[in-house]
Amino acid sequence: MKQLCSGIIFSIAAIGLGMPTLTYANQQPKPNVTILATGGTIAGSSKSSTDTTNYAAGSLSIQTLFDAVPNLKEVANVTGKQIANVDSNDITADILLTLSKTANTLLNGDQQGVVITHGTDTLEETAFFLSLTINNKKPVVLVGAMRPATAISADGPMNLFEAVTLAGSKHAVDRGVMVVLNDRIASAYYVTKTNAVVNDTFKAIEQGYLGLFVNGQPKFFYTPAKPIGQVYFDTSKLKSLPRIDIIYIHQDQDDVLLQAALKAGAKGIVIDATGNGNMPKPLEKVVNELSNKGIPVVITSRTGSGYVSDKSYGISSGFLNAQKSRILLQLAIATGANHKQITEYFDKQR
Ligand SMILES: NC(=O)C[C@H](N)C(=O)O
Repeated sequence: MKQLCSGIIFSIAAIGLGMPTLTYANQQPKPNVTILATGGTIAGSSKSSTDTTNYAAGSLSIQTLFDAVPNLKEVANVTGKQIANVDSNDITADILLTLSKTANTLLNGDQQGVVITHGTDTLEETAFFLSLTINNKKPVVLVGAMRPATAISADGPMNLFEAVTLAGSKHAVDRGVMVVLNDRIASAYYVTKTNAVVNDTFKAIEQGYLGLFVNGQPKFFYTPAKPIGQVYFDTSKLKSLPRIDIIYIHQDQDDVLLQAALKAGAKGIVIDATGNGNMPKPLEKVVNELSNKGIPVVITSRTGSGYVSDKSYGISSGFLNAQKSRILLQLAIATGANHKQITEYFDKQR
């Protein structure tokens, strides 16, 4: 279908998951950028323009996001694909695999960059997953918003404009998968959501930002540098990801939840431990028993930052938090790694 809208020509066609594709045709030589839309608050709407917590995430279409930012056509030839339209808490392994495969195909073709619109709650998990599964120097940029599109001073339109600009920028090449929110450019590998409500929520406390936006232009602080321990997994033949559960440690804890997770089919466990990877003594013993049976148990820190060093139990995660360790463990198991190889993947993070 072709139609005219605000002087821009676009077409709508069906794609993979039965969602629409939309293309803004443009006369001038501009970078080709595809936006893969998945929902989130950036596509959220509320009855009240001041309500920033009680709203429906993933309720506006990619078309509505485009219409809110007519300037997009000035910086790129933008194509949009609606991959999903959900709150990011409902992002599934299927959606992750679809995003990875679609982005790889687009970047191996004529697209200079890919933008993924996403809810912020689990954005870092998708961003980390893509940073482990896209082996291409072209930019991949994840973007979201903290205020729904219907709010006064919604942050989504500017965030989207900056994400598309970044994905089409030659300065963004070979910087890994990136996250853009609130004018800041962060590495997907390190960044995490640190605040439940404010706009300035994505931070990498130790590693810092890669750069920021000034007057719509990306300014980078560093020449491209690879994260330590960067590994790649080929998702092209993957159809599913194994169940991995995260267990949160507290005082006086036994192994009931851990055993329940295994009974439910978990192929590995992430233990979000205290301090730099500590837990009650009886649990240490259980972790060692599981390791002897070949079940990987990765130890992270519930403090939210810092480092988990070598322990006499489990596999230490180094700098990776629990949710990112879960993704790495899923990919390692899905691609057939044994206990020794899994340990090596995590050793590389340290
Ligand atoms: N700011 C947001 O996008 C939060 C929303 N619950 C989501 O992750 O989809």
